[in-house]
Amino acid sequence: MIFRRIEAEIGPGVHGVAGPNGSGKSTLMKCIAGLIRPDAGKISWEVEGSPLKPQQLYRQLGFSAPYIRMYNELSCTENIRLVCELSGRAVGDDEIRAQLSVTGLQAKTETWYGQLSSGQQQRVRLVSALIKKTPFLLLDEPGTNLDTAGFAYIGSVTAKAREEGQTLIIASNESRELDLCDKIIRIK
Ligand SMILES: Nc1ncnc2c1ncn2[C@@H]1O[C@H](COP(=O)(O)OP(=O)(O)OP(=O)(O)O)[C@@H](O)[C@H]1O
Repeated sequence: MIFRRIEAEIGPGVHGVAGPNGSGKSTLMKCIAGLIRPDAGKISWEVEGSPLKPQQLYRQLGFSAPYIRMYNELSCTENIRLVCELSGRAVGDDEIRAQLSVTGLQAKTETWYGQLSSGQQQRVRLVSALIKKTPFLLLDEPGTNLDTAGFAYIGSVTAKAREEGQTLIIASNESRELDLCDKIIRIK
């Protein structure tokens, strides 16, 4: 058993999940995203007062984490298009290129994902989670491998989430990421 006595109601705003290495931040994020089913307990989601079934969740959720894999031999645009199609949200290539440009990847939109640097790959993963404009957004260690300019993008994501009433959860043990959050859940 990794967790005991977790009880939380998380609404719109920017929330942090903090804790040392191995404390279970990523595991909790995967449980919240429905990628791991807890042995006991319940996680439920609501949009505008209506409960979501697990199969409906994927259309309402953006998820980014350093361990999410993308196809090395597809371009950035193709990878993001695929993620959008799989989650049932059609997004045009022009919009995908525009969002990649916001992160500074305007010259890399047609480059194979496998030919990008680790920080550039992290930017693509973030765009793939954000482009669907979902009410729920889970970002596991969003600042991984990002330089100052890349990290400023995370700041703009949190500001936008607050403005638009998104529910954003950031898991991290880095103060620069946790400082962006309004409330923090600490795992001991
Ligand atoms: N697939 C798995 N099977 C079994 N145990 C796992 C699995 N994934 C993680 N664990 C264990 O669960 C615990 C929590 O891991 P988790 O990755 O959630 O921690 P974390 O807080 O995100 O760590 P970090 O800060 O290093 O990213 C660790 O002890 C880890 O070894």
